[in-house]
Amino acid sequence: MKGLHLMQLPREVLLGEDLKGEVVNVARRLGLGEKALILYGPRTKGIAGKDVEDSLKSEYEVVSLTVRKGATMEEVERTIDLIKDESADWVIAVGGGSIIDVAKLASFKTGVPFISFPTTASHDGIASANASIRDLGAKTSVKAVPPIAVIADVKVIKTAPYRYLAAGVGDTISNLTAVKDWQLAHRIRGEYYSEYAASLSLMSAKMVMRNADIIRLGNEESVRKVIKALISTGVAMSIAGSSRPASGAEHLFSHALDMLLDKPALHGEQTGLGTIIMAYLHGMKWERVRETLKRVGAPTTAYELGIEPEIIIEALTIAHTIRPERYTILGKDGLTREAAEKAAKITGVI
Ligand SMILES: NC(=O)C1=CN([C@@H]2O[C@H](COP(=O)(O)OP(=O)(O)OC[C@H]3O[C@@H](n4cnc5c(N)ncnc54)[C@H](OP(=O)(O)O)[C@@H]3O)[C@@H](O)[C@H]2O)C=CC1
Ligand SMILES: O=C(CO)COP(=O)(O)O
Ligand SMILES: [Zn+2]
Repeated sequence: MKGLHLMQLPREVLLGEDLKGEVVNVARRLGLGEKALILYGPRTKGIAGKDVEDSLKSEYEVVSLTVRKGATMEEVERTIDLIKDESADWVIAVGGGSIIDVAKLASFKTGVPFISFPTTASHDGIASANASIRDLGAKTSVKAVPPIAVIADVKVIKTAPYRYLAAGVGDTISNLTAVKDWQLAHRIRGEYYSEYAASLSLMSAKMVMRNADIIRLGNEESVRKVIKALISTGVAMSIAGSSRPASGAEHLFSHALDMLLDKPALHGEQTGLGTIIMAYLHGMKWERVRETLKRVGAPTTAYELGIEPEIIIEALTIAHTIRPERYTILGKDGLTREAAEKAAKITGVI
């Protein structure tokens, strides 16, 4: 239909403590069918997955799948096969961003609803409608569906090492440069721009900046602050119909690192550091970005990220080749080696 803009959003978002047993009630309220497929990872099984599974078994038939290979098409296909073979009515993902994305894409491809039960506050895919799956080449997100419900158990999320929470700040602060890139693409390329989605995304970034001193404490209030920002960023992406409000050149840089390295750092750590450099390129107040990341203990240098300076430079020079249709401050030609080195040195990254 001409002019139609479809925004799909979760129907329930629960944020609180001791919510592992609450899944049953959510499923009942939403009228979900009697057979559930639960996805978890080798670690998140013990962190919350098994408890959620046991609790579900009181009312539902439950099949489980341990995702071992992260956000890959192989795992998505394994999940799809199981949904079909077992005639599962719905899916629940208990884990980090990778497991949530596997469930999200499999759910989209099979048309069964899924519930997002995050165990980390390190990425804004918790409530979003797009899934980042490592397939051939770069791992950029594709359209999928949002979770029918998000159940964020603060106590579970707090079990994750503090580093994950700081990464959540990095993924949120990247909204600042992502929106700048979006505005640039709107002006230069006439790309669709949603002021509403952009404002929501910027608000989330500003909230974490304002609350950096609370977040650094790593307590339950800190988790709540970051989770709210991540969920509203996910909603901003759903409103926009793409990851535009939360993914610009700083994400291209992170995707480039993922391509270059077997063991990259956390997604949010990489995007946070990328934001410092892209903010510098945009002529924004990049020092404020660095200051916030420092304050919450997120990496702001190649050394802290555990990545060789040479790889940082290389990632900066190839970032524009990833998803070339997404116009950013890197332009069509990207950064020269000299420009990349200069930007990384001036911002203190290398
Ligand atoms: N779709 C979207 O809109 C977005 C998607 N993303 C994607 O999300 C992913 C990043 O997610 P992230 O959560 O940072 O990383 P991962 O999902 O890759 O998880 C990393 C590791 O953390 C472990 N883990 C999870 N929870 C805990 C916990 N509570 N305590 C200890 N360890 C834990 C996992 O265990 P286990 O081995 O059990 O799985 C896994 O080994 C990337 O793939 C990124 O592309 C990021 C932003 C937006
Ligand atoms: O990580 C994301 C937003 O934070 C998703 O971005 P991509 O679309 O670049 O994968
Ligand atoms: Zn991200």
